[in-house]
Amino acid sequence: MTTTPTVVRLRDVSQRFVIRKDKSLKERLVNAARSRKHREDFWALRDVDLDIHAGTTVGLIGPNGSGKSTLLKTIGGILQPTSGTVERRGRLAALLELGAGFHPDLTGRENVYLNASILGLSRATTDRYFDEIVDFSGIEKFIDTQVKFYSSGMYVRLAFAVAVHVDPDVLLVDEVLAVGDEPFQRKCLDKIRSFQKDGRTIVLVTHALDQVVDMCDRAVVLESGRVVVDGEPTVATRTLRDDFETARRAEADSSPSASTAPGARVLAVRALDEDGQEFRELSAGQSIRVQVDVESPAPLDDWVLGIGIDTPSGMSVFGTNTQLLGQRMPVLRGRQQFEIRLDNVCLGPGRYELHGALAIWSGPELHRLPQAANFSVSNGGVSVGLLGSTPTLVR
Ligand SMILES: Nc1ncnc2c1ncn2[C@@H]1O[C@H](COP(=O)(O)OP(=O)(O)OP(=O)(O)O)[C@@H](O)[C@H]1O
Repeated sequence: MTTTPTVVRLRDVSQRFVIRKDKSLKERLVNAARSRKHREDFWALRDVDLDIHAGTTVGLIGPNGSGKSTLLKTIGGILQPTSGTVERRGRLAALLELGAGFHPDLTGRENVYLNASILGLSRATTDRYFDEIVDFSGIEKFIDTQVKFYSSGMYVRLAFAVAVHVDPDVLLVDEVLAVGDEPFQRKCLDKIRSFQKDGRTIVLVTHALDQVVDMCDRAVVLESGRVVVDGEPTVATRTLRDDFETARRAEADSSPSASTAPGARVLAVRALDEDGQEFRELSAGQSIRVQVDVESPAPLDDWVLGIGIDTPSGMSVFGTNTQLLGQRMPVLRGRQQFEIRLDNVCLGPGRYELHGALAIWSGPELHRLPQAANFSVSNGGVSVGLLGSTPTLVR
């Protein structure tokens, strides 16, 4: 349990938007006298309770349109909730979607001053930080250009530079960082890490799930405006990946190719050692015999068998399939067993999971069995990371 004070507290927060839709031509003809638009309520957030503790880094994740940016804006006070309460403490700086925060007709310089004053900085303090802000942004050549002529990357560079230089207690970052080039993204991540060391609070919206596992203390998964998981980043990203997988499978099931192979599926995956025994602990350089049971009620031609190794958060570490191996599989009828041998497996210490999959040659995946088997790798604590190796200090 975190015992640090709460800097943001949301209770029962819902956010409704009114969407105006153009009526169809038919509707317009039938109801000619009425307006051409009709209104529809849309709930972008529903009954959200959230406590964010000082000094923590929280990732907001979820599918497109699930309400992440809306939640971030509600936390930041840019949006007032339709119902519920939001309390915040301390100075809050937000880097939101492109276009928010800067005035297009003002120059970069004018926007820096305007933004800093909105965030509560005096002119004298901004004067003191100004060179550092411009230096961090790397766009000094354009600082006296109106921001409407900025590229998205230039815009984000300046916005991020302002946000991190106003000494915020809480930093809110929407996924806009992704539009910066790689060196700038790295610079931002370094800055975020130094903020974490300073004990500041960060709320991050992102689609980079591995980054969430890497950087966040906690992750909140939103789906259709509701919080579905709030907890350990590995658990949250796993849940989200599983939900993506379920959605993908439902889509594949309704695709025309699925009807050519109804019920084709992976039944089981086993990790065997060289003697054909199932194992739980892998030693460096060992081979793995991955045994897969598959089934197709109707004869299935031109199919591909795939296997993979993943981390518990669902990150893919290794994957192969019979198409990559250039091997055509025999027609699959009923239940059959296949084996793919992986030689010289060198994984870093940790837990790993195996999945099996069945696909159409150059076509969609028909079925995947995730987390079908698991094993762990230990190396006496001499290294960390996904790659397995035996390090030695030579001189
Ligand atoms: N001002 C608005 N008026 C009407 N609908 C809105 C408004 N802002 C957001 N929405 C709708 O609310 C839903 C949630 O949007 P939001 O931007 O919060 O999603 P998101 O999870 O950040 O998505 P993405 O991953 O695509 O950025 C979407 O369906 C969006 O169309």
